[in-house]
Amino acid sequence: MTDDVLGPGQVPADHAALLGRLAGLRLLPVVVLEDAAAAVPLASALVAGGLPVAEVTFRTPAAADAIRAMADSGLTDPDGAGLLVGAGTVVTPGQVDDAVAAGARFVVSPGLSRAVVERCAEHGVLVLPGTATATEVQAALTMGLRAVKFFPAATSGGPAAIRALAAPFPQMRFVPTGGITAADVGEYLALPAVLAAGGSWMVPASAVAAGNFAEVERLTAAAVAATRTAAS
Ligand SMILES: O=C(O)C(=O)C[C@H](O)[C@H](O)COP(=O)(O)O
Repeated sequence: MTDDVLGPGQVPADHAALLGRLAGLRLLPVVVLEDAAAAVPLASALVAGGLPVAEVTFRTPAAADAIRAMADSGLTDPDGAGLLVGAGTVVTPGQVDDAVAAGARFVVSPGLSRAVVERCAEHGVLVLPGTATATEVQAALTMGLRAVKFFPAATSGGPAAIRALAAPFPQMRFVPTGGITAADVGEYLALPAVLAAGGSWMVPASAVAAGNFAEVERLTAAAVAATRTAAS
């Protein structure tokens, strides 16, 4: 008998490849869409700004349709790799089913739920559950996970908390999200334990509601530029 959902440290090869792609992108834009009609124009702006990836949150009823539209959009990065579309704010196994059926390649949760992690394992889809404490990171490790979201990052101690958690859990990689800005994302990305940083600052609700995708593209390009500055 084991508690592990995936087997101890068994990260499937396609998950490792996906995590590698996220690590290369460095940023995970968190998207809230009220209307699935905005999905493709928004994704096009992200791609044009240099981020061919989106986490579409199940905070709105439009989420599954928006994921489907993005997954079927044919959008690619400059190397021809398809837009990487995932689902966020997934809190129930039923939402995992809906997200996967719509074409989500990864699932993000605000917290750590065994039921959600198990359903993701059944579908073979990568899951990044939210953790903010040593107990939660340890539980995620026990479930066989090697990457988690760190949420809400800013109010849970920021980069210093991740540095402290990474010491006893060197196998774990973190995707901090929640309260991160263009001004401080570099501090997170400088940590070896940080795979990528998530956030919504490059997709402000006001710009999306106004259909101002040029603004999304501008903010996305600025966010990508900030990661390059952080790396140099
Ligand atoms: O856990 C989920 O699935 C969420 O939807 C939480 C979001 O990732 C954050 O709320 C984004 O944080 P901000 O960048 O501060 O807007």
